[in-house]
Amino acid sequence: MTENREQSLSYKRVLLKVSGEALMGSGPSGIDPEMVDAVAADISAVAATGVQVCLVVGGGNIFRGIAAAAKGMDRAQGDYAGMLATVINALMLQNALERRSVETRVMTAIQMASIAEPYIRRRAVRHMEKGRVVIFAAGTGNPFFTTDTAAALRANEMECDALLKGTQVDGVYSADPRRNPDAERYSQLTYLEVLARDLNVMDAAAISLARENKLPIVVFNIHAPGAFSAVMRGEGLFTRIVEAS
Ligand SMILES: Nc1ncnc2c1ncn2[C@@H]1O[C@H](COP(=O)(O)OP(=O)(O)OP(=O)(O)O)[C@@H](O)[C@H]1O
Ligand SMILES: O=c1ccn([C@@H]2O[C@H](COP(=O)(O)O)[C@@H](O)[C@H]2O)c(=O)[nH]1
Repeated sequence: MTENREQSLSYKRVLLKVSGEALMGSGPSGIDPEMVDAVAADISAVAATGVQVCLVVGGGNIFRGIAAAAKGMDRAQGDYAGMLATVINALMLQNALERRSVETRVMTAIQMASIAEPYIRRRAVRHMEKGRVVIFAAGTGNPFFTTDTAAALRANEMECDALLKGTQVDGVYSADPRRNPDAERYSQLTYLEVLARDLNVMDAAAISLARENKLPIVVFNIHAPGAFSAVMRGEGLFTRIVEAS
C-alpha cells in the first residue's frame, strides 16, 4: 500500500464531511467528547493556515432513517429524526471549535432559529470570507437523502475546491474493507469508476452531483491524529475521485 505523496492539494476553500461515526469513539453509538475535540483540533489547525473551511456533519452515530425503516418506522419520519441527529453533532463540534477560539456558525437546512441560523447561501459564503468555519447541519433538509449528498450539494453551492470525506477507512477500496480484508485501496479513481464498480464509500447521488460539477472528492481516515491537516498537505493515505484525464 503506497502513501500519496503529492506536494500539496493547494485548496483555498474546502468542505469537510465529518461522518457521524467519526465522533463516536469506541462505543457502538453516541458521542465521545475526546473524539469531537480531536476532530476540532485538526479543523482548527487547517483553518489557521488561512484555508476557508466549511463542514457537513453526519448523524450515523445517533440515528439513521433507513435503519429505523428496516424495523418498521415510517422512512420519512425516520429521516427527519436522522437530520435532527446531525444538528446534535453540529452543536457538539461548534462547541469544541469555539473552545479553541475558532469562530463558527451553524446553519441548518431545517429552520430552528433559536439555536442556529437558517441556511442562506450568500450568507454562508460571507461567513467563510470572514474566516468563520461554517457547519452545515440537518443535511439537505429533505428525507431520502444522506449527508454525503448534502456535502456535495453545499460544496458546489460554496464553490469549494474540493469535498474531503473524513471517514472510518483510509480511502476507497475494491470492496468494503471492513468486511473484506483482501480489498485493495485505490489512490485515484474517476467518478464513473466509483459508480460503475458500485464502490459504496459514498452514495451514488453524491458522486453524480460532484461529477456534474467537476468537484474533486478526497476520501481519508479522519481518526488518524492530524489527518485532515496531512491530507491538505498532500500527505498520508487518501483516495482522490476526479474526472478522467
Ligand atoms: N468500496 C469501499 N471503499 C471504502 N469504504 C467502503 C466501501 N464500501 C463500503 N465502504 C464503507 O463505507 C463507510 C463510509 O461511510 P461512513 O461511515 O463515512 O458513513 P456516512 O453515512 O458517510 O456517515 P455516518 O457515519 O454519519 O453515517 C466506510 O466506513 C466503509 O466501511
Ligand atoms: O439530507 C439528508 C441527510 C440526512 N438524512 C437523514 O439523516 C441520517 C443521518 O445522516 P447520515 O448521512 O447517515 O450520517 C440519514 O441516515 C437520514 O436518515 C436525510 O434524511 N436527509
